[in-house]
Amino acid sequence: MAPFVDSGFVKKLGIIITSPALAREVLKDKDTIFANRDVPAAGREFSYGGNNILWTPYGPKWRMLRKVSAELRKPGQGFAWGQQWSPSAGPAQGVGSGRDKCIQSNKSRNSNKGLPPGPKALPLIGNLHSLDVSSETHIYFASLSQTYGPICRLWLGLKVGIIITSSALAREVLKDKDTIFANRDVSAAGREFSYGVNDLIWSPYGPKWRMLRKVCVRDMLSCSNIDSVYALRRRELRQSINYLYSQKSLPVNVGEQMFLTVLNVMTSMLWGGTLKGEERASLGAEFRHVVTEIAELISIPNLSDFYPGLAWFDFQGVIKKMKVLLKRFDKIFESMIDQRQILDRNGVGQESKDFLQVLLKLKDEADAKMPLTMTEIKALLMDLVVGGTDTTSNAVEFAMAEIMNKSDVLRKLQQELDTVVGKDNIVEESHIQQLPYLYAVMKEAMRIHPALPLLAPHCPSETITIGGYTVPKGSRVFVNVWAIHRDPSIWKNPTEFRPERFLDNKWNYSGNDFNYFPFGSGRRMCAGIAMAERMFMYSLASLIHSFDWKLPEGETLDLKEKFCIALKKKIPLVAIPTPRLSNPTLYE
Ligand code: HEM
Repeated sequence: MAPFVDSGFVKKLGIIITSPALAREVLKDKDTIFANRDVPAAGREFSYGGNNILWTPYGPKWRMLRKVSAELRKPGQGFAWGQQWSPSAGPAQGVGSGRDKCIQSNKSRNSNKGLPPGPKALPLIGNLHSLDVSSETHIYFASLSQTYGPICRLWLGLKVGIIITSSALAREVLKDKDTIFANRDVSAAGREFSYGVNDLIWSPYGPKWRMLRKVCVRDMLSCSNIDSVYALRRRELRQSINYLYSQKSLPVNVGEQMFLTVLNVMTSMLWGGTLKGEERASLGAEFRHVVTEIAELISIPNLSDFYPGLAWFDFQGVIKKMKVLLKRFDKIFESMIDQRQILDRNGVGQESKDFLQVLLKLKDEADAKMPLTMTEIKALLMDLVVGGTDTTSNAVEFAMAEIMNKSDVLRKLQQELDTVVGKDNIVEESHIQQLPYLYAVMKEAMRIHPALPLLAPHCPSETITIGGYTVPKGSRVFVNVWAIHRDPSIWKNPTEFRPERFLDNKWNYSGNDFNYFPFGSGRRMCAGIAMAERMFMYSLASLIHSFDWKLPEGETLDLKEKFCIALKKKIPLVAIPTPRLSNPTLYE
């Protein structure tokens, strides 16, 4: 047979190679030219439109997919094809040459042995395809637990994801085996956010985390420190009430206003800075936008996290976008630190300490074994400004929406406030202790809409058994507190907003009760609880006491949630405030 045959198709030229010399020319010498596929219609269909390795044209996407496959073949990666996919369904071993050499699979390595049950995993991507960004992850995870039980697994590319959805197993993870699970699975976005894992939220459990936690909880956010800056909270909240009064009878974005208030409180506590007037509206809105984008980048499934060998490529551009956003904050932090250092050098502002001053002092005094560095100070500022604002303001927005949806709850709250505070007075933080119904409303709002529905991702430092199943070292553990808070075996009418269920003080969020733990539990529990509850109660009390609230004409209330690391309202709450106090001076 002639080595080179033109098969003479009418529309497409077919070339058949039948000699070792020409095979070498095609597959080696001119490999880059011949590394494309002629994709048949069936192949296009088979490959979800040319999206698998076999049919993707030679180029960046193919290179990415190829790298993914190479990762899968690394010893110890243990990707579970599971029962759903047998190695024999893939290309035959050892066949082929050049760039499209066959991918080997190893049955013994690729097994689900001992892992919790979970849905079908596809080759290469595992279950990543099911994390559809259009569905809400916490709700999807809850539906998985109904099929597979209180502990189930997902394959996130090469990473095992473990979902915990019962209070008994949450206790096992967050209490009984807390030291093992007190680590974080640090995402690429989290690494960027935390100045290279130099903050509190993302630091692994160990001496540095302990030092940062102490600085945060004891030196900055202790009850006495927070009480000592009440005047700042009051000033900012009164400014917000005054602004809402100026908008009376006009629709206002409640979440945005709460965000501005919490941001101002936080920044004035941190470095005395506060936004005013036009700057308050424009810069505040921009800040909210930046914080929201950062939270979204941390929340989206990122290929770099699930195929570590690919992290460098940053295919989704998460790190690139994150860098741009973080630069904005970094500039502010640097400028605040510079200004504070100049003031300190000149001996100005010694009498009223802000938290930045506390941090800089700690840095100067820190013991040599575990010094507090400037990078760690900036990373802590990032935790507080970004982590503390969105969570608190979203929580208040949800509470407002639920209250507006239940006129009897609004009425009872206003009655309580009118009795304790009076209509000729303004709410002070000291009133909060005497408002049990308000306290119940806050708890119920955080039950139905916990700010971090899956907590922050935990990660075991060693392979361990939970609920009779293997949880491998390094897996990403999601504790679905949202689903536990709606478990009908624990809560009567779980989807109903009914603050009365909290009136007998049966439930608290100290982290000891695994039926109700909106702030988490154990070592990695929220570091800002004291601050969060004061801000939440004080803001909500002031909003409800100062105004009646109604929706703009023709609008209906929507309580749907949008998944993000901090849960938010899918549709922002826009409502009209009508002043209800006796005297306009009470709004100054
Ligand atoms: C309604 C408001 C808030 C809620 C519901 C909330 C809830 C949580 C939750 C569930 C966690 C993760 C626990 C875990 O992974 O097991 C967390 C962590 C954290 N929170 Fe909050 N939080 C709120 C407000 C705040 C505020 C105002 C601050 C600071 C001023 C703050 C600072 C932190 C920090 C630093 C961590 C990380 C702690 C660590 O990893 O050691 N939070 N929070």
